[in-house]
Amino acid sequence: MNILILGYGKMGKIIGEIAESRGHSLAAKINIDNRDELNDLDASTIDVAIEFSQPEAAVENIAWAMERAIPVVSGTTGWLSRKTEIEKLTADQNGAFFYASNYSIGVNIFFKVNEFLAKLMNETSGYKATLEEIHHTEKKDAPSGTAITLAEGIFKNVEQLNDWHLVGQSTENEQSLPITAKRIDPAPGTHIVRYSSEIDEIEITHTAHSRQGFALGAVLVAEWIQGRKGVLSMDDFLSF
Ligand SMILES: NC(=O)C1=CN([C@@H]2O[C@H](COP(=O)(O)OP(=O)(O)OC[C@H]3O[C@@H](n4cnc5c(N)ncnc54)[C@H](OP(=O)(O)O)[C@@H]3O)[C@@H](O)[C@H]2O)C=CC1
Ligand SMILES: O=C(O)C1=N[C@H](C(=O)O)C[C@H](O)C1
Repeated sequence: MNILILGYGKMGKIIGEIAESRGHSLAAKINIDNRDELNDLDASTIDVAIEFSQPEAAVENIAWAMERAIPVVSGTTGWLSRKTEIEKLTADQNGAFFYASNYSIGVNIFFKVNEFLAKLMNETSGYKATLEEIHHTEKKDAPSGTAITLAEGIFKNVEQLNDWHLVGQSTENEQSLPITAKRIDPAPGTHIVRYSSEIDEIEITHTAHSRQGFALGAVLVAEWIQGRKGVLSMDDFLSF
């Protein structure tokens, strides 16, 4: 495959290395300071765009590729309030758009465990649910996209909860799940779901040891999306 990398930062670089090690070529590696290179590209030679940039840039990047009939695999977090615009564009263009807040297979297993645990906790009284995420200090958004996906998995299953708030930034209420966001270098990404009672505590944790799992997942999805259409997610890609 010939891959366009949109956002050549910490993630883009590892994605490029993994893609090349799997025999793919890189059409271009686009950052904020070399976006002009997009004008020189022949879009018909590009099989897929992998987009890991920043919240303010994601929609523009995705739209650029979608308008040129290039399938898009996006991992940028913090822009999802505009996801419906991209879903509409995907439908209008009869294109392919894949989004995941986390491409690591381990985290996607963790999402399932989170939902199962939430179902059990919904049947049990006396526990208070909280979330914690820990990332490196360069991270621009809080809470992480992964923490928001975990929160949504809890809302689906715990009747009492339907919203989240960042601890320290808004007041608590019974329906709102508190999320603590910590920024500590060099943490690639740690997520903790905790249920506490006076008697005990139940805690599940996913800790990424590096960015390899996120990057490999994105390349595997880029291979998988070839020939597919529509708005796609990890539920389409994974068999569990
Ligand atoms: N879904 C997942 O599995 C994962 C998602 N992420 C998300 O991916 C995103 C990127 O993370 P990370 O690589 O760590 O961040 P970095 O800041 O290291 O990289 C982002 C890159 O995007 C570039 N960029 C900024 N604006 C534009 C633009 N308009 N067009 C093209 N490139 C642009 C930046 O360029 P410059 O440096 O010049 O500003 C930078 O090189 C974040 O939103 C993060 O939350 C991260 C890990 C896993
Ligand atoms: O910015 C990061 O680094 C990460 N971002 C994603 C998120 O916001 O969930 C995924 C991973 O946790 C790393």
